This record gives sequence, C-alpha cells and structure tokens, in this order.
Amino acid sequence: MLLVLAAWTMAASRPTSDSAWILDSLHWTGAFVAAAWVAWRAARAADGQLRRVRSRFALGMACLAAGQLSWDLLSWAGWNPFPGIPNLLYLLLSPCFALGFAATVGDRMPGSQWKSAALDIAGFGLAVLAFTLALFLPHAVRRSALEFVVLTAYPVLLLSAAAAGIVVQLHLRLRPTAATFAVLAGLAGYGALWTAWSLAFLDATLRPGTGMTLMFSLLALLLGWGVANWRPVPSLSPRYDRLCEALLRQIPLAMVAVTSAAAGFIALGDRLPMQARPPLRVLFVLALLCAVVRQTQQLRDRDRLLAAERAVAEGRAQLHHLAHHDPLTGLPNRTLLRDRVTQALATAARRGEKVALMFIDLDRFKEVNDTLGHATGDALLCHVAAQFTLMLREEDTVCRQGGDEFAIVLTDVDSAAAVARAVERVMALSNRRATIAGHELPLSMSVGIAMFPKDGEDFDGLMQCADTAMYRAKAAGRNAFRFYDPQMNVEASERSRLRWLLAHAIERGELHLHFQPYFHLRSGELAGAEVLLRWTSAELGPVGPNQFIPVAEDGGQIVEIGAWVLREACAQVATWQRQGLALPAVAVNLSILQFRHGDLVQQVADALRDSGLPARQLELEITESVLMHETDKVFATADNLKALGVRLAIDDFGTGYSSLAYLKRLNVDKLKIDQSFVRDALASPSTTAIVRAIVDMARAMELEVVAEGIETAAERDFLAATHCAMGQGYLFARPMPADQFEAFLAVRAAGPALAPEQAAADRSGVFPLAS
Ligand SMILES: Nc1nc2c(ncn2[C@@H]2O[C@@H]3COP(=O)(O)O[C@H]4[C@@H](O)[C@H](n5cnc6c(=O)[nH]c(N)nc65)O[C@@H]4COP(=O)(O)O[C@H]3[C@H]2O)c(=O)[nH]1
Repeated sequence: MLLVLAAWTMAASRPTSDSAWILDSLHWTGAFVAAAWVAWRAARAADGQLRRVRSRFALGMACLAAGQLSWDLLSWAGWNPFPGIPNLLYLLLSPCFALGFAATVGDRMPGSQWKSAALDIAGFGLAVLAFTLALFLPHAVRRSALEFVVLTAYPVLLLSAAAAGIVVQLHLRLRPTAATFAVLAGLAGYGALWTAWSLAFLDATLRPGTGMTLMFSLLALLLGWGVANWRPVPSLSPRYDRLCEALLRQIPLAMVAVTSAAAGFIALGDRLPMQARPPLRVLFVLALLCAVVRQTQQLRDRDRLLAAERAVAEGRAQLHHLAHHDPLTGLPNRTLLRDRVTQALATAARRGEKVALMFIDLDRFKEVNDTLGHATGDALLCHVAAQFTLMLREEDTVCRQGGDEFAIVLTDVDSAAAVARAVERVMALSNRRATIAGHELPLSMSVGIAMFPKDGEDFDGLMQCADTAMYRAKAAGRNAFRFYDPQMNVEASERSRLRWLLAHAIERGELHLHFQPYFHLRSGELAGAEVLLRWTSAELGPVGPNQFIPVAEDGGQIVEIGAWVLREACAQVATWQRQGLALPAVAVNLSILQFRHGDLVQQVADALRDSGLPARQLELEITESVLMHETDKVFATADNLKALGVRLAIDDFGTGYSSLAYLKRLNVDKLKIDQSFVRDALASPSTTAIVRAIVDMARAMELEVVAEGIETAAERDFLAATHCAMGQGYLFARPMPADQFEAFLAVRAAGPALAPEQAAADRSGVFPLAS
C-alpha cells in the first residue's frame, strides 16, 4: 500500500506525462500483482466450496494482474493498440467474480429462486447498460465500434458483477461482513471508476498521475483483501431476513430508477446519434420488462407468502383450539379446565368467594359403547355435553375430561345448598332418556363435588377430592351425587388396599366357596344350592362379598375370579355326585363384567366338560341390571349358554328394571324374589301385592320362583300360600363351607325328606346356623 502511495506521489509530482504513466503503471502492476497473490494464497488455504469460490475470484484478480503486466510489456515494446490483449484480460475480472458468486450459491437455491435471482441480475445489467450507453454515446463520435464496445463493457460488466454479488447476498441471507463489503464495494467502485475513465478516454482528457489512476490500485488492494477474507455464512437472524426481503423488493424499483435516469439523460442531451435511438429504446423496454416481470413475480410471491402466513396462523389457532378443547364435543379439555380453575381460584381467593368443582361420570356408558357401538356412544356424549352447556350459567365452565367423564366449575357460589341445587339441575338429565340413533338410552350419572377453599386450594387437590366423592356416589348405587368428606379418602385408600390384596387372593388360595341350599317349600325337598364366594385374607381376615365383589368388579378382577368360581363349583358338585351325594342344581352368580369381557360361554363349556357335571344341573344367576343396557350382547350370550343346556335365573328380581319382554326374550328359567320383598311382605300390603304379582306372573310365564332371605316361619308360610315354589334363607340353612355342606348332603341322602326348617332343627350341631 505504501509502495503504491509513494509511486503515485512521485507520478503526481512529476511534470512530464510519460514518466507519470510509467509511475502509474508501476503502482498498478505492484497493486494488482499483490492483490492477485493475496487472493490466490487465500484460495489455496481454503477447501471445499469456499476454495471453489475464492479460486474463481482469485482467477479474476490474476487476469487483472496479467492484463497489467501485458500492458507494461506492450507499452515497453512500443506497440500497445487499443483495444488489445490487456483490455481483454481486464474484462475477464467481472465474469470470474460472477462465477465466484455462482459457486457461492452452489445448491443452496431452489430452481425458482435461481430464476428470480437471474432476472434480478439481468434486469439490473440491462438498466446499467442502458444508462452507460446513454452516458457514453454522445461522446463516442470519434471512436470505432470496437473501442466503444470495450469501453462500455468495462463498467457494465463490473456493475453487473457487483449486482450479482448483492443479489446472491440477499437471496442467501449471507451475513454481511467487512470482506463482503470490500468485494462488493471493490467491484462497484471499479464500475464507477471505469465509467469515469472511459468517459475521459472518449473525450481524450485522460491524464496520468491523478486520483483516478491511484484509485485503480487502491480498489485492487481492497478487492484482494476482500477475496482473501471472503467466507459466506448464512444469517439466522429474523431481522436480517426481513431486511433482505425488503431490499430484494426494491430491486425492480432500482431497475426502473436506473433506466429512467438513462432515459432522462437522453431526453436532456441532444448529442445522441439518431441511429442509436431504436436499439436504446429496445434496451429500455427490455430493462423495464424485467422490472415488471420481477415486480409481478414478487407480488405473486408476496401473496403466496401472505396466504402461507395466514394458513400458518390459522393452523396455529386450530392447534391451540385442539390443544385446549375436546375434539368430539368441542368442550374445553382438562388443560383448559386447569387454566380456568386456577384463574377462578385466584379470583375467589382475592374476593373471599367459594368455587365448586363437580366431577361427573356417566353410569354404564361403557355398556352403551360396547353394545350399540362407538358412534352411538359418541352421539350420547355430544348430547350430554350440549345439555350441560344449556343448563349452566355463562360464567360456569363445562369440560370433558376424557371418556365419559365431565367436570363443571361453578364460580362465586354462596353455599353448598346452592351447589346442590345446581347439581340437581344437572342430574335432572337422569330423569330423561336420550334418543340416539333410534335407541332410547337411559341417562344416569354419578357426581362428586369438591369445594374451594374447604376441600382443597389448588386444581389437583380439588380434582382428587371431587374424584373421590364421585367414586362414593357410584358405590352408593350410582345416579347420585356426593360432597367430598375427608373420611372418603380413608375409604378410598382402603378400597385400593383391598384391590391390591384381592389381586393375589386366588394364587394364595384365600378364596373358597360356601353353599346355601334352597328347598321346595311344600315338600321340603332339597332343590339345589347357591354358591357364595368367601375371601379370608391373610392380612384382613374374612372379607364379605358385598365388600370385595364391587372392588373386584371395579378392577376387572371379577372376570378371573368368576371363572375360578365356575370351575370350582362344577368340580365340587360333580365330585359329590360321584360320591352319591346328589345335588339337583347348583346356582352360580355371574357378574355383568363376565358377560362383557370374559369368554363366558367357553368358560362354562370348559367347566362342565372338565368336571363332568351335566349342564342342566348348572344354574347361572344374573341380576336384572344386566338387562338394562347390554341387550343384544346379553341375548346372544344367553342364547349360547342356553344352547349348552344350562339354566338361567334372574337374581334379586323386582329391584331393578323388570321388563317382561326382556325376560321372555332371554328365555330364563327362574326368578329369585329379592329378600327385601320377603322382609316387607308381611308388613306392607303393597309389597304383599308385588310378591303375589311376581309369583303369578312367573307361573303364567312358566318360570320357577325362589324366594330369597326367608328368615321366619311366617314368611315361609306366606310364600307357600302365594304358591311360591321354592325358598332360601337362614330359616332353613345359612351358607356353609364345602365340608359342612357335604355332611349336610350326606345326612339328607341317608334320611327321609324333611320340611326344611325341620331339617335345620334336626341337624343341630351338624349344620351350624352361622357360616
Ligand atoms: N339377611 C339374610 N341374608 C341371607 C339370607 N339367606 C341368604 N342370605 C344372603 O343373601 C345373599 C344372597 O346372595 P345374592 O343375592 O346372590 O348376593 C350375593 C351376590 O350378589 C354376591 N356374590 C356372592 N358370591 C358371588 C360370586 O361368586 N360371584 C358374584 N358375581 N357375586 C357373588 O354377593 C352377594 C352377597 O353375598 P352373601 O354375603 O353371601 O349374601 C348372600 C347370602 O348369604 C337370609 O335369610 N337373611
């Protein structure tokens, strides 16, 4: 750099033109060779794509240096025509840089972007050409066409190369560095310098040793440094991305501006040769066409971008909605519920208000799903969701937790009584039936309620309390609501302990069967025995079936336990039979879950085959509740069971949904009158009438009837008088373990038939009344 400055200072201070040219050529040669050497070294130090890019730039710098050296040589030889080899070499600088920019792009640009970039460069190039021609043509009168072309090509190619660099920089969002500025400013500066130089050349006013000649050297050094440090790194900054986008949008405007400036020059000046006007006009039109096409393209891209942005925004909104709402019912989901409850609690805490959280579970929804299909189940859920929404105030939130569970938040509630009123409103739905896809579905729900701040202070705490209370409502026979009470937690943990212990009861041999006989009331003959399950837990001692069967049903363990009972009962009765201790019938209780989940028909067939018990001796007791929902599946299973030859009995008849049509269709063999009727029959005339009606109806339908829970002789006499054929109860015998029942059978096999209570009395000591 210092050498260049020294040479130039000497050239500028020398009065003679020749020596100034010599000194100019000295600093040009020094600067160009030095710049080429620096660029070349940097290219060799790089590898991969960077090496390709820098090599092309360095080749351009080498052409510049070679041009200068050849100029020096030819000038020294005294034969240096214009244009000559040096000019050709100088001209190669721009294409080499353009190739370098193309190598920078590599495969980083998709085809459509390539086209846009090419159009940007071509349009700008055409505009610069138009401008340069407009500038140069009035001065070209005394020059040959070739001279003019070369002089015009210098600035046009250099400015187009600079434009290519800018366009690549913007399209690829390359981070702007000092080297970027050096290369782009070097090219653009050369473009401007050559313009001035060419104009001076055309006007024959070119003088050596001026600032302009010095600039050639300085710009070469700047370019060399820029190439040596060129390293294209994409920027990830969204701000820079937006800036590049905005600048790219200005390119058509720049084309129009440059073209208009050219047109202005022509309009103002009067020295433009006439024959040059038509090609210039074509050039203007082409440049403007490029600008228009590019502008249209940008508008289209912008529209597409806006549409894409809109789609993304809509997608985001949709995602947000999906993340916070249940897709089936459109109600808020648990995530949104948590937000709303948390907000409501914060407000309530500030204002000293109460908040109620209701946890709702539809009773027997699974049965609807299993029997009528998921579409019906979904429609029922939507129906319930719509009803809840209609019933509540706007400020209350209804949400679907998932499955058949809903939650309702009531804010600003005065008292538990107000909550109870709201709950009753919600539960009023239970009195109605929903008609879905032609099916009349009973709507029943169990509701648990937790109150803020009494039961919990945050969402999770309140949810847990409401869940526990809901569980209690279910355990209380469903279709009920319960407010949370701390005692419930104790019970809930007891239930989970029971469930855990029950899981191992079979393998630990803690389950066993009791048998309770039932008799023909008139003859006193043994009619059969009901099998009743007992559990003696190693940790808890004896646990009653009313305690553990609901737990086993909740946990689904009843399916496995029920299968075990079936196998054990058949095997035991068949063994007695082989010992000559005949039992006319053995009745086994079935749970609804065995109908739903287990392969019940196969289990029964296996139990009969393995034990050798005749099918007609096996009675399966199902409760009326089975008939309430599982119609199609129950009918099909019942048909298959009947096809095996077993008998079906309806247990606890009269307590539930007593449909004669279903009874008939089920093809049952026996009804068991629930013990609550037997208990009240003598005291309440309406119950007396019900019992009579059941017995008459059973006789009319040719069904056997057994009255359960007979405890007194008066009850027995009343039932015998109403023509109830059979009876079971403590009056005759309590449920007995297998060994005692075997002894009972042995006594009966030995002796004459006794009236049942006589038998019970006679066997004192043999048949204990307590099981
Ligand atoms: N107060 C009184 N009670 C009498 C009298 N006679 C019989 N009982 C009781 O009444 C219940 C009759 O059985 P359930 O109605 O089928 O009611 C059964 C049945 O629903 C269920 N259960 C028992 N074993 C099984 C089983 O193996 N599988 C299934 N799924 N459920 C069972 O547990 C329930 C209760 O069984 P348990 O406690 O054994 O209670 C038995 C029996 O001990 C009487 O004169 N007075």
